[in-house]
Amino acid sequence: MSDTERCKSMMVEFDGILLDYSRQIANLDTLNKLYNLAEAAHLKEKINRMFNGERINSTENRPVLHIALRAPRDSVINSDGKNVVPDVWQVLDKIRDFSERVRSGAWVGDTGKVLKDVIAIGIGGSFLGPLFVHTSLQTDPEAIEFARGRQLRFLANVDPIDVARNIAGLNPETTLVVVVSKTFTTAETMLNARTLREWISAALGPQAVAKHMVAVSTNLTLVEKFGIDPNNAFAFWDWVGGRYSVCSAVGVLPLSLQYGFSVVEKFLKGASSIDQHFYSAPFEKNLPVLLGLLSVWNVSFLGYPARAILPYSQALEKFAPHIQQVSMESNGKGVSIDGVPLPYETGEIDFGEPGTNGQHSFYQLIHQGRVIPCDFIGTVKSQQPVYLKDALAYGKTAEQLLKENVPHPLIPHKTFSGNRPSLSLLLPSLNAYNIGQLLAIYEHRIAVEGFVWGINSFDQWGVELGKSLATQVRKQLHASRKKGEPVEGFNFSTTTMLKRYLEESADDVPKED
Ligand SMILES: O=P(O)(O)OC[C@H]1O[C@H](O)[C@H](O)[C@@H](O)[C@@H]1O
Repeated sequence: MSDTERCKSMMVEFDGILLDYSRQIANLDTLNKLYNLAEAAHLKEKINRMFNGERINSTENRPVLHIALRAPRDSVINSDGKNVVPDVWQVLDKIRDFSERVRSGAWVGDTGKVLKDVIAIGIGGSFLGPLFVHTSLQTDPEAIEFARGRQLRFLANVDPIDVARNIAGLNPETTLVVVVSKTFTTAETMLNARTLREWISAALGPQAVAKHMVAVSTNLTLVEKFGIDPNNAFAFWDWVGGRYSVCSAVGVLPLSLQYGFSVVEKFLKGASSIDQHFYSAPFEKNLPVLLGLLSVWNVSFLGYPARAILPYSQALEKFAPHIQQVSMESNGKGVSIDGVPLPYETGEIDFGEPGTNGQHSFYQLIHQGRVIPCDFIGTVKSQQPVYLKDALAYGKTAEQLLKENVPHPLIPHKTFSGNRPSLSLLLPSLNAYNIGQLLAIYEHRIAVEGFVWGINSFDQWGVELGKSLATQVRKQLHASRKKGEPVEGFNFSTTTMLKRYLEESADDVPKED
C-alpha cells in the first residue's frame, strides 16, 4: 500500500475534527485485531451500560453519567429508573440566573459594589478541568468580549503562597469566592475556604460572607455547616466523578461568571456532540474508540508506557495537566474490576506541554531517546504546523547524512531511527464548542482503555488512601503542637521526618492547621 493510501485509510473525520493515525506503528490488520480485542472485552456493551446509567463504578456502587451533564434539555438519561436530565437542567438554569445577576450587577457585594472578580477554590477534579477550559477560552475572541472587566482565578494549593497570589490586587468588596468540592471535606480546599472566609470577614464583617461566598458540592449539608446559604449552593451528584465534573456546576458556575452562560453552553454542546458520536458511531469511525484502542496497543502490546500530549496552541497549556488526572487517576490500577491482580500493566504516564515550547525542552528524548507515542493537537485557524510527526515517523538514516557530507563521527549522533508513533488531531478552531469536543474525546478515550483493560476507571482508592494518611499526619501534628503528644503509630522514616519538622518549626506554628 502506498503511503498516500495508508494515510487515507487511517484518517477519520467527525464534526469538523480530523484524526490522522497513520503515524502509529499499526496497519489495518492491527486495527482489525484491536476490534476483535474490543469485542472480546465487550466494549460495546460496556459503553451501552455507561449510557444506560448502570452502576458500572461497582466498587463505589455508582453510575457514571457525566454525559448527562451536557445532554440536551429534552433528552432522557435514566439512572435507577429516574431521568436525571431535568435535575441537571434545574442546576444549569440556576447557574444561568445567578451568573447573569452577578454579571449585570443585580447581585452585588455587601457594600453594594459589583462583584467583578471570582476566586474558585478547589483541587484535583474540582480545579484542573475548569482551569483548562478557562485558560483555553481566555484568548477566544468571543469569550474575551464577554469577560471584559472581569477576572477568574483558581486557588488550589494549600501552600500559603497560592493564597497570597490569588488575593494579590483583589479587593474583598468586589470579589466572589466559589468553594468547589464534591465531598466538601478535602483538607486543602477547606483550609483555603476558611482562609478566604476570614479574608472577607476581616475586611467587611462576618455578615458579608453571605454575599461573597457560594459553593458547588454534592454535600449540601456540609456546605450549610460551613456557613454558606444553601440557596447559594449549586449541586451535583455522586454519579459524576470528580475528574469528570468540569461539565457540572464545578466548571459551569465559575466559567459562566467569567464568560456568561451562553459561551459555556456552547462548550457543553461540543462535548455532547462527541457523546452522541461515541455512543453511536461504528468503531472504525469512532474517534474515542480508535484513540483508546491505539493507546492500549501502544501500552500493552508495544510496551511504551508514556504518552506525550502536545497541543500546538498556547491556549491549551492546561490541557495536559487536566488529562494527567483524568487518565492516570482513572486507569492507574493494579486489579481488574473484579478485584483480581492484573497480569499486565494499565494506565499511561501522561505528560505534555504546548508545542513549540516542548520542542525546546524534552523533544530530544522523544526523537532519539525513549519511544513516546505523541498526540499532536492542532487547530486549523491558528495555522500552527504539525510538521514534527514526519520527523518522528521517518527519522533520518546514516545514508542520508553521508550524502549531506556529515563527518563520520557525528553520524550516530545525527541519525534518527524513526518509526516513532504519533497521531494528530486537527480541530477547526479553538472556540468553546471545540474545547468541549476535545474534552469529551479524551474522557471517552480513557474510558475505552479502561473498558478494554477490564478495570474500574471510575474509582480512585489509591488517592483515598493518600487522603486518609494525610489526615492522620495532620492530627498528629496538631496533637504534638497543641498538647505536646509524642509522635506515635508511624514507621521509623515518617516518625523521624515528623519529629524533625516539629522541632524545626516550633517557633513558626500557624494558628490553625
Ligand atoms: O472535589 P473534592 O471532593 O474536594 O475532591 C478533590 C479531589 O480529591 C481527590 O484528590 C480525588 O482523588 C480527586 O478525584 C478529587 O477530584
